[in-house]
Amino acid sequence: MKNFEKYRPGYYMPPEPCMDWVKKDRLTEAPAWCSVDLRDGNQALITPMNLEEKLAFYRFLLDVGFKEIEVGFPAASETEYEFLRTIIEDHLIPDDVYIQVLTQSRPHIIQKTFEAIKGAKNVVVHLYNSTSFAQRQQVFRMAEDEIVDIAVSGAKLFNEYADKMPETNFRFEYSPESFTGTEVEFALRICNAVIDVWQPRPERKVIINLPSTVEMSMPHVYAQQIEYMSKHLHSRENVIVSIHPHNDRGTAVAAGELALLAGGQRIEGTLFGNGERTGNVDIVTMAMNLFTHGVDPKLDFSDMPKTVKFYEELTGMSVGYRQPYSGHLVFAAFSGSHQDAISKGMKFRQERQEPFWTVPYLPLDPHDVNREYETDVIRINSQSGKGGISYILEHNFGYDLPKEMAAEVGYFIKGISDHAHKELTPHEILVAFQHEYQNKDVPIALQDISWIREKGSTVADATLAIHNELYYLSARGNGPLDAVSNVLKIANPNIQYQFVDYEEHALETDSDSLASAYVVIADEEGNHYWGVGVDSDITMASVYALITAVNRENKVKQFIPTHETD
Ligand SMILES: CC(=O)SCCNC(=O)CCNC(=O)[C@H](O)C(C)(C)COP(=O)(O)OP(=O)(O)OC[C@H]1O[C@@H](n2cnc3c(N)ncnc32)[C@H](O)[C@@H]1OP(=O)(O)O
Ligand SMILES: CC(C)C(=O)C(=O)O
Ligand SMILES: [Mg+2]
Repeated sequence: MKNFEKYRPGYYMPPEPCMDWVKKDRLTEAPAWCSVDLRDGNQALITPMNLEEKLAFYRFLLDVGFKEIEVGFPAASETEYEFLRTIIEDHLIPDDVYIQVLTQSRPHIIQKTFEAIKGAKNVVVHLYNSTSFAQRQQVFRMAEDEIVDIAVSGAKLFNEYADKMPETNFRFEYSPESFTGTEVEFALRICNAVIDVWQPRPERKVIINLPSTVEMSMPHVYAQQIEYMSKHLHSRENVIVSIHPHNDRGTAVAAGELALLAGGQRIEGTLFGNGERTGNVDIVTMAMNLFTHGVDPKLDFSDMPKTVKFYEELTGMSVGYRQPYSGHLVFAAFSGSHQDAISKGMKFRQERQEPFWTVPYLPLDPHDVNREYETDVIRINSQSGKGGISYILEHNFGYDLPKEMAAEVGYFIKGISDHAHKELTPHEILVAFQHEYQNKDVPIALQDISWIREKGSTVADATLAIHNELYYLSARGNGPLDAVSNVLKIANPNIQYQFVDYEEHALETDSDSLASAYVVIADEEGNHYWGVGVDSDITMASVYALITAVNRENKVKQFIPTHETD
């Protein structure tokens, strides 16, 4: 690819090594979550949400369990302002929830922002200005001191407005926007200048939010930047270090997690990572990553399909098929070896009553997010194997195939998928399986049969239709199946086979109690032919299984009836 020389990394390392976070291997508790769906997510939509949509989304975020929600940029538009007034005047903000509003550091915008929040009980007012080298040079064309002045003058105005609104619990937040493109010492300087103006105390902590407004580095660089800031911020015990990752390099989640190890206490992000350009950090993934490490994420995504549907309807965006935890295909195993391991893992789990989830290839129990084993996990195409196909036949339809038969059925079914060049649904698998293996009555159909026990053996009187002609045959055997086998051999000397094996089990269906029998016979060359019989009577099931196996053998040999009786 041409033009790579045009680019170079745009981030800054902290002035000292900051690698304490490396020693930690995991997160042990949930951070404070702040949803910025209604602001950062909303400002990135092709059509930002209208009032009703924002209200619906807001209610949904409350249901998920967010205690801090950036509800908008009140100075941006009438809708944003109206939304705030509605949730305040209609008392839609629970007492334990902080709404958050964003403002540039410009007097008229700050004024409008404080007007918009009048009457609210708990509010985070969020001030930002750009601090990066590029923005100072190109956008603001200002020296560092002037950029610090923008932040400090805004911070002072915050104090003035807040003093006039004693009924509101304020928490102030400052973001050195474009932090990742800012020299870390300068970011520290400007944050400390704002902290000094706000004078945080235990009952009124300040949030310092360190955004990767544009993600510019590998996640470990961001972690070092955060650790440096966390170690050197003024009044650190009264400062909440907040992380706001974007996903330009596709590593927002990793960056967010490492930043939490490095001293971050709070995360700003969105559901499914909606947001500017490649999006904000995906809070669903971050929360579920904690969950699958056995940590309570304090957010509820137990109905993921509903969350996805809701999000897609309100934002007009779509959740990718492979989006972690939420995508349509994230539990799907098409490939044979994965299916085999999953179905064995599930069986192991059932047998052992395992307390911990350890099923191979599935980092999460689909049931924990309201997904189904039957439809979401084992999916059948030409990459599938006997384990998966047997799993579908067993879990969806109750067939417990003998091991040897499962191998043959596996190749048969995947062959159909291969030729049709498509995935097969469980129903299509059932139809193909039954059509090929179950109760086959061509060329031999059993029309009627009766048995009697006589002198220690069984005599079967059978009416067979062979190529649509009726035969009345009688034969003796050491049991019903053996007697029927002898009837078939009398019917035609071409019918030559060895009886190899037989299995049966009850077949659980919704309405009937049925039995399923499996018979395998071998021809002179040793080729095996399987047949399945299903009937409410177990003996009849075995007879149908045998006739099916014989009929399947005769698919490859021309069947010419030679013997008739009546
Ligand atoms: C990374 C982020 O997501 S930051 C949030 C971004 N979100 C949004 O911008 C959505 C909402 N914004 C808006 O609706 C509008 O931008 C408004 C209403 C806030 C302001 O509108 P306008 O004043 O018309 O335009 P605009 O935002 O382009 O203002 C640019 C001016 O503000 C200055 N400015 C931009 N951001 C800031 C800031 N945070 N603090 C102080 N000044 C700022 C610019 O330097 C520029 O100054 P200039 O007029 O001297 O050239
Ligand atoms: C307003 C700030 C925090 C922001 O959204 C960003 O820098 O990405
Ligand atoms: Mg952002």
